[in-house]
Parts: sequence; C-alpha cells; structure tokens
Amino acid sequence: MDDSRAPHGRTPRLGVLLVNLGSPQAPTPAAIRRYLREFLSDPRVIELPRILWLTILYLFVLPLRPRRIAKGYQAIWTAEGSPLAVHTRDLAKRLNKRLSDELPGPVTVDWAMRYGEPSVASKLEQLREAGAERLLVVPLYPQYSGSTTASVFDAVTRTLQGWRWVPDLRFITAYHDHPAYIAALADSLKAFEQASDQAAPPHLVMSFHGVPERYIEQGDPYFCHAHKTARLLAESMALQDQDYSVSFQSQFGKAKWVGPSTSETLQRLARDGVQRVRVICPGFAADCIETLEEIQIENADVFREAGGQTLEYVPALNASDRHVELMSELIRQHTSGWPERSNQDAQLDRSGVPERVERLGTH
Ligand SMILES: C=CC1=C(C)c2cc3[nH]c(cc4nc(cc5[nH]c(cc1n2)c(C)c5CCC(=O)O)C(CCC(=O)O)=C4C)c(C)c3C=C
Ligand SMILES: [Fe+2]
Ligand SMILES: [Fe+2]
Repeated sequence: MDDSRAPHGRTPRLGVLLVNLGSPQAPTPAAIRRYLREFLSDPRVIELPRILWLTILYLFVLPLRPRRIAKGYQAIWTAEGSPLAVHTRDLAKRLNKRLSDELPGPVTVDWAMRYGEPSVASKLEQLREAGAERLLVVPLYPQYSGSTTASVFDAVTRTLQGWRWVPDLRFITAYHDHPAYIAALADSLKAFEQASDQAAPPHLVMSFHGVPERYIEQGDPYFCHAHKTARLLAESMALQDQDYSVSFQSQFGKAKWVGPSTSETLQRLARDGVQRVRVICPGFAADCIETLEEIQIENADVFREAGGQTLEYVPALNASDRHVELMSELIRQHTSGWPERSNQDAQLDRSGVPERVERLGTH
C-alpha cells in the first residue's frame, strides 16, 4: 500500500487529469490487438455475459479485426503518434501553462488514456508524487455514457483503492450542455464557414459515436445528452430543422445500435439531392480513427457513391484555443471554493503534543 502524501511543508497542489479513451501504441496489427484486448475486455464497454463475450473476443475479434483496421490507423497516423494521443497531450500541455499562470495555487494538468498508455494509474501516481492532494478528473467525453465516462471512474477508483491516503476528489461526469462547450463548437463551425468560399452553408450533419440501444433502454443518458448538445448547437447557430441532421456512427458488433446511422443519413441526403454536407462530430474531444478515417475518408466515399459531391469535415476541438478556453472554464468552475484542507493545517502547534504523536505523526 502506498502511503505517502506530500511531505509536510509543501503547498498542496491541484492535480487535473484529462482522460481520453486510448489508442494503439503503433498502427500495427500486434499493437492494435493489445489495445483492443484491453478495451474490449472492459465489461462497461461490452455488456454481454462474460464467458460468451470472451469466447467471441478471443476466437473472432482479436484474430481478425486488428489486421482489418490497421490500414485505417496507418492512414491517420502522424510522425508523433496517434492523433488522439497527440491532441490530448497538446491540450493538457497548453492547459497546464494557462492554469499555472491563472490559478492562485499550484496546479498540474496532465493527461492519461483509459486503455493503453499513458495509463490512469501511472499518471495518478505521478500527480501524487507532485503533491496533488486535490484531484479533479476530467473524462474527455462531453456526453455521459457508462461505456466511457463510468469506465474512467472505475480506473481512477481502482487505483485509489491501493492508496492509504486518498486525495480530495472531484469528477466531471458530463458537459454536453455547458454554455462554454456549445460556444466552442459554434465558434469552430463559424470559423469553418468563414474559411469557405460558398455563399450558403451546406447541410450540417452532427455525428455522434453510437452505443447499443439496450444501454439507453436500461438508463444510460448518452442518447439524450447527444440530442441536447445537437439542439443547443443548432439553436446557437440559428439553424432550422431542415438545415441539419443528427446521426450516430462507429457501430460495432451485432447488437442493434442507436440510430439513424451516419452513413445511412449521408446516403439519404445524397438521394434527396443534397450535394454538399458539412459534418461535425461534437462527441469527440480530439480527432481519431473514428473521425479522420471513418468520417473524412470512408463516409466521404459513401456520400459520393450515393450521388453527393463534397463532404467537409469540421475538425474536433483538439488543442485549439477554444478548447483550452472551454476546459479552463470547466476546471475553474469545478475547483472554485474548494477548501484547502491540507497537510499545512496539520502542522500542529507542537506544544503539548504527546511523545507518541510526535514519533508517529505524519504531519
Ligand atoms: C466519444 C465517445 C465514445 C463512445 C460513447 C464509445 C462507445 C463505444 N465504442 C466501442 C467500440 C470501439 N470504439 C473504438 C474507437 C474509439 N471510440 C471512441 C469514443 C467512444 N466510443 C474513440 C475516441 C475511439 C478512437 C480511438 C483511436 O485510437 O483513435 C474502437 C477501435 C477502433 C475500431 O476497432 O473500430 C472500437 C472497437 C463500443 C463497443 C462502444 C459502446 C459500447
Ligand atoms: Fe468507440
Ligand atoms: Fe470505427
């Protein structure tokens, strides 16, 4: 059991951990297999009877899928690694600088991946070493889902179970309707519009990652969160019903997923004579295989094959100024008024402290 906290005398630090989903370490079948094994073994992600699912996973998914999707990862991979990891890292770096300048007390902003590297456990350990006695965990999922957000909660609390002295802990469960989030999305749409040479903006598709329909029936708020984000974004852009569609992408497995699916939506629009579409994926804080490959490459083909002309993809918030702005506002709101109960309070007036307390005291 780890039992140290910051040695007394050091100022207690606020630790902020941004957590994203995770990505393979390399765009190779072997690395993808390692990543999928961890990801798809999480019972929060696949809610099938364990033995049944593990049989499918080991007999079919892990032997076949990594090779099938490796090309997709190779198409989006950057010199610095997986886009999801690169953007998440850059966002954390920029936030660390910004909040260190702005917040009154010491702060460290860092990032971790729920699956793969850098792990939640290793980053929590580092924050503890740095004296972070207050900890704010920010899963980078605007819309809550048990399959994503709650799984980050599991990873954090599993690590803390091994600590003797746990930090003061706060956890952001969702920010799907936060005005700063909606403003950031609207701002990136407007910037995209200004850069475009077309007079009228094209039909907007708001595409969210899907989840199995059964999860929603059983009480997961994800579908409602996604629709609320879409409505608020449409309102802030003054869009009429016919100007935009809401759809769900990245279906996985045989179960029925929430719909309508993004590719069917694009086919329907093309059949209805829509020539140009603009796609935004508000549920993805950072670009990744699901946006850069599935939307920008695959679904652009789907749209053209159905008779459409151009699909423009609006990049995720990534490490942009508007994302830094949104995150610093969220973090400020969730940490303001957080009392500094700390080791410093425990620096007792030692007069009259019994010898045994003096000897064992961690103060
Ligand atoms: C943004 C929210 C996400 C939800 C909700 C979500 C649910 C969910 N995903 C799968 C299966 C897969 N997802 C994969 C990739 C992936 N998923 C998200 C986000 C959400 N998933 C991100 C950010 C990524 C990208 C990772 C990257 O490396 O770029 C994959 C891996 C790729 C593939 O094999 O197609 C799978 C598998 C399920 C089953 C699920 C809901 C239960
Ligand atoms: Fe996913
Ligand atoms: Fe996918």
